Amino acid sequence: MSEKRQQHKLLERQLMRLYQHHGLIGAVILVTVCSVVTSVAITMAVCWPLYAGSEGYVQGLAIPLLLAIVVPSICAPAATLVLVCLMQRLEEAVEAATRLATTDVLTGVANRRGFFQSIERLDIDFPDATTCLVGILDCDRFKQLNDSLGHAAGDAALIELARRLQSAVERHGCVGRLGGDEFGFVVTGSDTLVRNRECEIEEQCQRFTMDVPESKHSVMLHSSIGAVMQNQEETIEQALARADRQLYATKSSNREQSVRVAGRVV
Ligand SMILES: Nc1nc2c(ncn2[C@@H]2O[C@H](COP(=O)(O)OP(=O)(O)OP(=O)(O)O)[C@@H](O)[C@H]2O)c(=O)[nH]1
Repeated sequence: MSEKRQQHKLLERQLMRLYQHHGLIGAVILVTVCSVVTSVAITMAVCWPLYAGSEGYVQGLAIPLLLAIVVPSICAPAATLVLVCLMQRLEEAVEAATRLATTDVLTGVANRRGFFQSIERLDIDFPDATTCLVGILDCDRFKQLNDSLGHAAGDAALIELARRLQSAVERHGCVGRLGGDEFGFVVTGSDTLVRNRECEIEEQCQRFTMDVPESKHSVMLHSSIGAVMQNQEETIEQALARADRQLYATKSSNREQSVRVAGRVV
């Protein structure tokens, strides 16, 4: 994100906070005034006929009227504040639930749902982008890694792959785990930026060695990537389908490659 964009976001957030703060004060005043007026009106409607015409009706009305002003003046702001706090809690809970529903638990990147939601927001999040790279990345012979070194090693490999992909894409698009050992990514921005990120993704993710946790093994992982530049006349989903076809073409040619564990083919 450019510095200017970051400044805009910061300003936007500060304005929102200011608005929320003033909105809260406004709401408290409005609710209090409305409560007092309603309460006085009801008291007058009920008490006036009781005391009207009788001697000392002014003194008779004084206490109910005082209560009609004091009670809502204390209760209305308190009730409004409690209600606002509850609404904020609810908002936070909804946010947390949304985050859970759109995040992949293992790798921490977006899950399939989160990835497609981010794709829908790309035009809003990156209004100045001119180029869009859409891709799918799939680990080669991942089942073999699971079978030979165990599921925990497979999990560690997926976490590392997701971390590398996310760090290569940075904030210039979105990354998501589509399922199993398959990840989707979109990079958007200027032509040069997208080309640079594409090289970075290949460099970081196509082939890398990692230590297997709680084992003396290090493992070399290979991934196949299908990536295409989105055409003007196609949607991102259509570009993804094209990337998927390219991935399987690449995969076939990568079949020769093997996962190597400490120099030994597994
Ligand atoms: N460790 C681990 N394995 C997973 C997870 N999700 C899916 N898998 C495994 O990933 C493997 C994917 O297998 P395949 O789709 O055949 O992929 P592959 O072995 O890489 O085969 P190619 O893509 O053809 O090279 C399966 O064995 C799944 O059990 C997970 O969260 N953790």
